[in-house]
Amino acid sequence: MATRLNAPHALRAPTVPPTVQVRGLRRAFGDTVVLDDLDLDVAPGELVALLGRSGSGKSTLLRLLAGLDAPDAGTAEVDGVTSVAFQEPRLLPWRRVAQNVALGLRTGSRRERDERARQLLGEVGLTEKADVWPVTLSGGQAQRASLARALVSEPGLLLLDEPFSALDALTRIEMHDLLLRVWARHRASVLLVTHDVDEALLLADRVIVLDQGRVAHSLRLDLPRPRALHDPRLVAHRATLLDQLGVRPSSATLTSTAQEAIS
Ligand SMILES: Nc1ncnc2c1ncn2[C@@H]1O[C@H](COP(=O)(O)OP(=O)(O)OP(=O)(O)O)[C@@H](O)[C@H]1O
Repeated sequence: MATRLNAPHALRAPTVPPTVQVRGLRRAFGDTVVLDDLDLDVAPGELVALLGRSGSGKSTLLRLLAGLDAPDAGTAEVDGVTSVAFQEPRLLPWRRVAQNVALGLRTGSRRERDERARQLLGEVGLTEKADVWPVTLSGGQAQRASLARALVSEPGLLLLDEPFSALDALTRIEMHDLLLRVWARHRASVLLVTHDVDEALLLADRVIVLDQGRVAHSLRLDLPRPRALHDPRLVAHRATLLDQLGVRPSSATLTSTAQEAIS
């Protein structure tokens, strides 16, 4: 039977301060205002998907939260350790897989770090690959290793920038399942940037649509996991999100249930 994964934050008191608190955030590059007076909270243990058209500022927001860039105005406060994983796994080719994962750790002896790295590789199903070179991994395996490296430091916040978009459809389904399992286990807050509306619907507690540097729409999904895309509630939410993104799908691209939900 499939495991039911529910949001860990649902168990916590509502008074717990947010893991991410963004207020009045502004970032411009020359005349291009990318983020404009943006406000955003992510609760402890919440999995938030960030959708938006290309160029809407998703990666810029992630970079600011990761401390890789500085805002022009406003604040982006993050409580606890932050880890980032990108679309491309960014493993160092001259280090073996376990050594790459251990790079996510700053404390402990070499042996302790190696043990912890192998433990995480076990969690993501890569025990057998600990001592190989990254170049020998498949795309999905490399992304698993990247996830292990992001998790090894037990971050309070995991920032994922389109981590599955380069993977084939079947591997992506496996990675969704893996992400939900490690998220439930580690209880980190997750901010997942994605172009894929269905990915957001399957995974997130909340979906945020970014448009012209602001939150254009925020959709809470109080639905148990695993979720099925043909669930009428998700079909209806899908239509809302596509509408918010300014996508007007032709009838050929919609399932019959989706058409029913929209009509
Ligand atoms: N360092 C930079 N210098 C100049 N312009 C930048 C810089 N970084 C981002 N931009 C611009 O900011 C805008 C938003 O970029 P960003 O990468 O945040 O968008 P995005 O929503 O992540 O896009 P995509 O979905 O295509 O990845 C774009 O117009 C981009 O050209």
